[in-house]
Amino acid sequence: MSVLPLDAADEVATEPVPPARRRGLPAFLRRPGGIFGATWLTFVIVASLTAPLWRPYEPAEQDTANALALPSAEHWLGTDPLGRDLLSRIFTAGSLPLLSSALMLVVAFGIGLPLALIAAERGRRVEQVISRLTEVLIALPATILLLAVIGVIGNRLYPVMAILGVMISASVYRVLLGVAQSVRQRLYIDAARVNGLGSLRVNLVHVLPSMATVVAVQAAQLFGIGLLIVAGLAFLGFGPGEPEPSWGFMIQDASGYIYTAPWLMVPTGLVLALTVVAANELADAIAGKVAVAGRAGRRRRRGPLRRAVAAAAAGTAEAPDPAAVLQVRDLSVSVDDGPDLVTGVSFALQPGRVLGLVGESGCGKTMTARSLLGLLPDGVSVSGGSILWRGRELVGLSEREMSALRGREIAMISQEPMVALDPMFSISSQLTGPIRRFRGVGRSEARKIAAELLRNVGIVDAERVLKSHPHQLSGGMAQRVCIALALTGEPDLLVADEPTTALDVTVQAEILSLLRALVRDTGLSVVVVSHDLGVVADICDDVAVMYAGQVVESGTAEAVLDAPAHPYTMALLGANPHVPEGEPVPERLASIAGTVPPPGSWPTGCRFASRCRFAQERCTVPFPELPAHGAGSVLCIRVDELSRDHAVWEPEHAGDEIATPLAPPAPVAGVSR
Ligand SMILES: Nc1ncnc2c1ncn2[C@@H]1O[C@H](COP(=O)(O)OP(=O)(O)OP(=O)(O)O)[C@@H](O)[C@H]1O
Repeated sequence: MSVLPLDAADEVATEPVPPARRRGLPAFLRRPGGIFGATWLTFVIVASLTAPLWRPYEPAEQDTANALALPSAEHWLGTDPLGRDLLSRIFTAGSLPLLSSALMLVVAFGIGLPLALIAAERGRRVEQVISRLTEVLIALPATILLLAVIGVIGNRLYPVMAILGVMISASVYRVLLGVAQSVRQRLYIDAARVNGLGSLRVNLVHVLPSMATVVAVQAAQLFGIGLLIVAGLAFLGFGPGEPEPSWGFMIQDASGYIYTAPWLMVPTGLVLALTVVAANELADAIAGKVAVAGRAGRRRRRGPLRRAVAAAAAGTAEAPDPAAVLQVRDLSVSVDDGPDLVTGVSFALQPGRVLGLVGESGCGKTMTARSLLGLLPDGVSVSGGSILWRGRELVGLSEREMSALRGREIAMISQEPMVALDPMFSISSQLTGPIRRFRGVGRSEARKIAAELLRNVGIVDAERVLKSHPHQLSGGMAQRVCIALALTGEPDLLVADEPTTALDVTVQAEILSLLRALVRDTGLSVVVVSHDLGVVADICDDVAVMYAGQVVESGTAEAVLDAPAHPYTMALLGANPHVPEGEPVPERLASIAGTVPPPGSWPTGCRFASRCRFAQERCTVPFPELPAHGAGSVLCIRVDELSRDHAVWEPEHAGDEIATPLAPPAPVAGVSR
């Protein structure tokens, strides 16, 4: 396998390590609110739980001669109407609200978090059932229910707070469901599934850590609310009975002396207020950390840069072939209970060849590619047709059977390498995990293989990269790591979804050469999704051009790009701003008026007719299956005429309607868009 040198643009990024990754204190503990929140909460928790060990007086010990005293050396925070020491009573009372609020959190997250993970993973139907159940909980009047529970079980705050936890779990579920769903859409979750991780481990290793911050923010806020509820209940008389101290009762007691001994309200009120504020400050500091990390992430992302080379390479026929390693026949992908996203897609891939799926955005390339891996989004599924992988039908396989294939036989690289790698883990751990799983080797052997794989994808300082985290890599380097990751299971088919779109132009060329070298040296077969004809011309042997969920033209890259037969392919090539080296630069580029019709509003007949300069009335009615055109297939009823007349999709001229070698097209009637 060849080793490609690194370009300067592809070095390990030298940008400063984001605060979240610096060694030492977590980022939220470097914010004033975070420092205050964490310090006060730690103090009040430790002081309350250890109060029996250090309190100067017993909480019930009375000194009536010293009632309602102000702070003094004897009683640091003063005394209550019975001369009891406020300091001892406040911190003795602290353990009940703190522990019962903690219990409420454990119950709320113990129920809400697993439910959110299950709903996010299992798809729409399960999610709808769970969501409806939680809506019932949310609809219950919590205060009335709590008072009813107290009426039944008495002033037992721990069970009462546990029941409150059950009710709050519904709100916890709703917040965490959104987070879990968005985390599950990240590419590194797909990558983990492709790398053979089971559902539990995907959740534990990748989804949960990514939700940790939101969980922490929510927990800190709910903790403050829990404290207020416990204090409120005690204020109303639903707390521990006298002489046991409680914050709520002490505040209620103090309110009777607000004019005669106002100080009595201050210590308890202040401790309660500071504890609630501290919990909220801590939540804000953690949330602030998330916002900063999000902004940093957006800054690091690179905008898509286009590059085009020109046509063409040698190739073979695309038509279904028993020798094909992958045969897709009449594939349809649909939204469950909704429109088709892809219909009647057929193509074949020979071993050791590269097939490009090309077309404008929204044509169904990604849905087609993802169906090869069984990685369609929730609510979208294969609704018809066949995907034969080495003679084995993939359509209809269970998730378990597909996950046994993913990574080992079919792997994937995606367009956003930075998003495809889990930011929480080093490159070493992201590579050695799948290597150990796929190849059954030990830790040190896996590390050697990981370094070897990195070298194979052109990374010369493999040891340094292994120790890095994703944010320390440049885009090109991250994409090389993703390719190495895809190779951990020694797959035979690589599905590459826009592998160079997020990279800058020099790095795009390097990644394309790397893919070409891998195909040449390993015999890997590749399906590349791209809207960039340059990429397709650069590395593909075969091409399938997609429009509005269909393959409109397929064949060898040479045939399709050099002599396009479908008007849409002609238009794509005419609109391509790049010309092959040595060829004249056109004065004007062609354009394609309008946009791709969305799924659900595809016209009858030819789906491209409403945008096609060559469309006629007969293009807008359903037409029979078309015979093969040359070595490939072309979904155009006029293909023979256009080919005979050497039709070209030419640039418009100012003032002209449309310049074509054919007569102006007949009006396209009845085409709904
Ligand atoms: N989860 C989804 N639910 C419903 N429709 C979807 C979903 N994902 C994609 N689609 C729709 O399916 C169609 C095909 O999408 P797809 O992503 O395959 O297009 P594409 O050709 O790969 O475009 P792009 O290059 O922008 O990714 C689009 O109209 C898109 O809006």
